Amino acid sequence: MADRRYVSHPIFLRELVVQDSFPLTPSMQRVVLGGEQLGSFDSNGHAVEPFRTENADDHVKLLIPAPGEEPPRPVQQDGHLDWPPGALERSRDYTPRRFDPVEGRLEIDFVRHAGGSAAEWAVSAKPGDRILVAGPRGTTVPPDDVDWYLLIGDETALPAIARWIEELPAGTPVTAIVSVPSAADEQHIEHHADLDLTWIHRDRTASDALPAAVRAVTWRPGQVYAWAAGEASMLRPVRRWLRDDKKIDRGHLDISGYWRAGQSQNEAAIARMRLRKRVDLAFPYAVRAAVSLGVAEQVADGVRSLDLLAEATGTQPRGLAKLLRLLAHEGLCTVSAQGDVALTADGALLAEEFVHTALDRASGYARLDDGWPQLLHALRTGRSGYERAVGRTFWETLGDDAQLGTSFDDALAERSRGWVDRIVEALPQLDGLVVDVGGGTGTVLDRLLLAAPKARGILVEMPTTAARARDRFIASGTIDRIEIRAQSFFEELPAGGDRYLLAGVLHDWPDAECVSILRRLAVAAGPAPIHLVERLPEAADHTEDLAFDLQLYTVFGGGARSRREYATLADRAGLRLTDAVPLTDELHLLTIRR
Ligand SMILES: C[S@@+](CC[C@H](N)C(=O)[O-])C[C@H]1O[C@@H](n2cnc3c(N)ncnc32)[C@H](O)[C@@H]1O
Repeated sequence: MADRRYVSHPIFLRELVVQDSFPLTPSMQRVVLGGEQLGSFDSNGHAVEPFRTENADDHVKLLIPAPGEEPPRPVQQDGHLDWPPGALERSRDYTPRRFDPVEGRLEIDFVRHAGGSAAEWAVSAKPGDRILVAGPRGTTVPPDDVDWYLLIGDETALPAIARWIEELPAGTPVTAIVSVPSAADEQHIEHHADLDLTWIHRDRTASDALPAAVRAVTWRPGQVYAWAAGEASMLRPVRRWLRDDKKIDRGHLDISGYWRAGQSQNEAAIARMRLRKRVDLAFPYAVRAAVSLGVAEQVADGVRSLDLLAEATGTQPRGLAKLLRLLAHEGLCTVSAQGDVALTADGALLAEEFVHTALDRASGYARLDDGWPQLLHALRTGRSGYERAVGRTFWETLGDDAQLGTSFDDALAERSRGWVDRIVEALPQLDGLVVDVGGGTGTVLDRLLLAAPKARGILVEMPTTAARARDRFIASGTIDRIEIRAQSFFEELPAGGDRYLLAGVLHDWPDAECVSILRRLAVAAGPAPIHLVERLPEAADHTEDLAFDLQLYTVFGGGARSRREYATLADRAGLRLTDAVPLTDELHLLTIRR
């Protein structure tokens, strides 16, 4: 075995009893725990095994009681715990410093720093106080080809380092570097190892003394196992040195940031949890699946039991049950003990039209999400991540599937309806010929022509969308003044227009394609103005704006561009950006000319 490995254990919850609490050094408080639950017992109908801890960097979770208030209590299940809301936030990880199963004695050392809820609890703990302890849920077993150990850390890592040194077989070569606040915080460690221990006293050394000491270590012969823990930013140069300079492979290197300067343990724990929750993909995918399957509609129609719901949605009951448990946990539905499903008010949203447009696999608009798995490709190349992920362009996807195409065109027409009147106001006394390039199903051109009875229009669009536009023009009576060119805007464009319009087109393309479209326009338009309708990035952009912008970049290599970026694109096409005026809160009308 030439790699460290993690071995999981069933996780058990015990209520332990404080036997003693005393300061070990100025920076460390030792709490001694005992009680019957260090042994085996029964909990919620499950057999709890005796406490065990096998390796020095094991940890347990302590549920820290606040004064006068017990933390929410996890419920023992078969080998795992159900954590009620708020319980994880109250838990802190600690190393079992020493465990004596015969004496029934578990020692835990707490760094005594001000403001830490665990430290405050430890310092004021009295014999007879009780605390809930979960785990260890597993243990990291070092590889068995190790010739010597290099252990590095600050006082938060000291319990593990001291335990390690104490427990290693006689004569094992160990080099340890421990940073503590001052000389008084050094600890006596009983051991039989071949130990080279350096203490760093932070009150008397430079802030980079620990990484400097690590770089100065006399390298011992043979295979090293390096373990480091403590403040995260202090460990960064240590990690770089051990990994990149000393070339220690992953299997022999274990580095964990236990805490972060400027952030309390509590804040750090909450920040970690928040990040984990934000990046987790399960819930976003689960909601999309539920919307695509029409789960909310079925439940609203009275299909309540799991089996009937599985039948109605064409799914496997076992999988559907898992999906519903997660949705229930996140507050979108409830599942009764009998397995009957009901929607919450939030869950009822899943049946609404706008949710289907955004999330249903049957909606073209929702397919924009298929670009995300190749965000990295888009970032590295500036090209479409969607094309890389799906194997064809987004527009090809829509062109090949009438349902996706129609739903996308409809969603877009809906969006354009929000600003189409602004463009009529921005381009008054319109007559002559308007050429709308990439004009979708004609929402904008139709509205312009209805407002300007003498104007005529040409719509340039891909064939399937162009056909849908024709229906609109027929219905509104503008068809006689409109010519539809079912063609790509990468081909020669109709010349002789009095104005050219590209609404929300350039944000769908990388720079090179934008320039190529603009060059064709320059030829066709001659002296006529070319109007772009686009969103410029703003300092006040909301999360949704920023997320959608990144999505457009991922899917198309496009996205919002600044006024300056549009000026550069125009320049590259031999044109000039002459004007940029706000059209709505979100959109600008930019004018480009020869
Ligand atoms: C974001 S939509 C904008 C539609 C319309 N201008 C609006 O604002 O509602 C972009 C349009 O470009 C069209 N499109 C994509 N590739 C095209 C191409 N090569 N030639 C012509 N149109 C294209 C799409 O079909 C789509 O309707």
